[in-house]
Amino acid sequence: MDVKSVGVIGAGQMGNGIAHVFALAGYEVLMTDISHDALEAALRLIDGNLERQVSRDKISEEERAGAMARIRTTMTLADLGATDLVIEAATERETVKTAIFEDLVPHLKPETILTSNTSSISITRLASRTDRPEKFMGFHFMNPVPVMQLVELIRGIATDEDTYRTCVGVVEKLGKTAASAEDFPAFIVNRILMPMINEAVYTLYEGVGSVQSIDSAMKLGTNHPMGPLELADFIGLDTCLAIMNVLHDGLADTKYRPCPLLTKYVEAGWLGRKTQRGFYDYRGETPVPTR
Ligand SMILES: CC(=O)CC(=O)SCCNC(=O)CCNC(=O)[C@H](O)C(C)(C)COP(=O)(O)OP(=O)(O)OC[C@H]1O[C@@H](n2cnc3c(N)ncnc32)[C@H](O)[C@@H]1OP(=O)(O)O
Ligand SMILES: NC(=O)C1=CN([C@@H]2O[C@H](COP(=O)(O)OP(=O)(O)OC[C@H]3O[C@@H](n4cnc5c(N)ncnc54)[C@H](OP(=O)(O)O)[C@@H]3O)[C@@H](O)[C@H]2O)C=CC1
Repeated sequence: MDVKSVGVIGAGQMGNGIAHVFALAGYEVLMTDISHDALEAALRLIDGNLERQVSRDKISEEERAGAMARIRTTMTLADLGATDLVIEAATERETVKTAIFEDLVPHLKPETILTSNTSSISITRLASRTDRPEKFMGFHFMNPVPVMQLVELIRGIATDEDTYRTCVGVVEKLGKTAASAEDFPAFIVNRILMPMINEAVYTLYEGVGSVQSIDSAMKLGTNHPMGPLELADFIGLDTCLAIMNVLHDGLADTKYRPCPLLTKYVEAGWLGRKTQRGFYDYRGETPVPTR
């Protein structure tokens, strides 16, 4: 199938990055969210990020303007029915995602490929709630989307070869690299990354180190670009907790139990950068550790 237009559901940090890279690669993009403010904020962010790419000579001014002109927004989910490929990037909660698919499916063209950017949830189970499990895939971008090279592609039990091949072609057109993962909880990247982040929170919880010492140790000691707590704030602590719960429930192994301190931060609404407070407080000039 020749994909020309893309629907993006959810205009949060992933949705805006996904719209950005598709528009830059020449696709027509239609983005939706339940919040009008989120859509407006996403357009402003995309514009700013494209501007930054222009200022660093990564793209030309014409490419920036062309990409912005290819992004449209709508508050009506059904409008995405006419697109060739849909990427769902709403909140990491299965009930949210299945409700979206149930509302969207009656409006889709029969040939439309339906995908989810989920970080952890079973693709097979999500697909089974749609009318097209054979045309359903996991299309998992990394954050920040315009910068990170990888897209993890996950086939559900019923995904057909055509759908997979089409998605591989789309990833290539985006200038990114695909890695295929089998459909097991949290796939490859988060199966490995999230237990490390969770362990960093346990290290903090048990008083082995402070926020600063844990992050410095991992940045300077293992050359990670961000410390694990800084990265958790960057991803979103709600998303990190949701992924740990999927690993814990799906693999039924206590080694995946989420740290109670992670749960406490999420219960406080301290979700990281997106709420301006997590393991660091971002409300001032420079981030200040909260522990
Ligand atoms: C949870 C999941 O399901 C899966 C995941 O996503 S897991 C998370 C995966 N992501 C990571 O691990 C990110 C780890 N962090 C990093 O790699 C780096 O800290 C970072 C790339 C985010 C920032 O790097 P940095 O050197 O500190 O910052 P900075 O110099 O501002 O940015 C580096 C480059 O990225 C660009 N950039 C950063 N954010 C950008 C954005 N949102 N849009 C466009 N460009 C951006 C900058 O313009 C800069 O470009 P140049 O190299 O051309 O100058
Ligand atoms: N953060 C990360 O590093 C990564 C996240 N992901 C995955 O991407 C997805 C999105 O994550 P992320 O962007 O970080 O989350 P955010 O919280 O930043 O954004 C989610 C967006 O979805 C919106 N939303 C919620 N319900 C609906 C709905 N029914 N219809 C349309 N939009 C809705 C939210 O609106 P509101 O705020 O009003 O609720 C919000 O704007 C998740 O599945 C996550 O696991 C994948 C890779 C990396």
